[in-house]
Amino acid sequence: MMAMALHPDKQRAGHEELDRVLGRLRLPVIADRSSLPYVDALIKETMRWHPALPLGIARCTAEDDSYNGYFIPKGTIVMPNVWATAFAPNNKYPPKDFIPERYLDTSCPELDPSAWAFGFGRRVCPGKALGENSVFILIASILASFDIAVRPGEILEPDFELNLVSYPKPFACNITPRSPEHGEMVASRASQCQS
Ligand code: HEM
Repeated sequence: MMAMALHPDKQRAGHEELDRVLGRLRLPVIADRSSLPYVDALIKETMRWHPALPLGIARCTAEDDSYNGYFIPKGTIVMPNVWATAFAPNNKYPPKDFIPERYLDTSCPELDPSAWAFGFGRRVCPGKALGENSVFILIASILASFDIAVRPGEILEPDFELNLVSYPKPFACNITPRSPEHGEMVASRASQCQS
């Protein structure tokens, strides 16, 4: 929501792709994901631009180990620096900027956040597939149905909680159906969920 309010041009590109692929009045399903490369890039960029778990989950080595020439004794607390991975220097696309196009540019390959946003090794998130599909359906459905905008006359400054899990502090924005028909589509889907 925050990224879309701050970047109306990226939101517009997402709207255009959704309208072209789905038609103007259909909500997306999981199977649409491979036909929506720009929306997919938007989701990846959202995960990269502000990682939800910037220092992953701390783990402790069960045995002595070594990595890249470093000795790591048994009992060492290891914290994956996900933030540093997300903000790795990039000559073409500044890491701090919200630029979904970085994931569509084959001349400058960017690591897919699904390689690092869900943890690592044997304790990698077991809900990864469910999480990715849920995030896709949520973001694509909201984007297909609504315009998200900074309130007129206001300035939206991104501000995040910085705990184990990092997420935006409460902020105001306008969320309006893209047309009366889009509003009816959402209301109709909501009534199906209640029955
Ligand atoms: C976008 C959504 C999600 C993200 C970004 C995410 C991220 C993570 C991360 C970073 C870890 C730590 C892995 C490690 O220590 O290396 C983790 C662990 C875990 N996640 Fe998720 N997760 C998501 C969704 C889910 C869902 C939907 C479920 C369950 C249905 C789930 C269940 C778990 C469990 C049980 C663990 C602990 C695994 C263990 O310690 O062995 N997660 N997740």
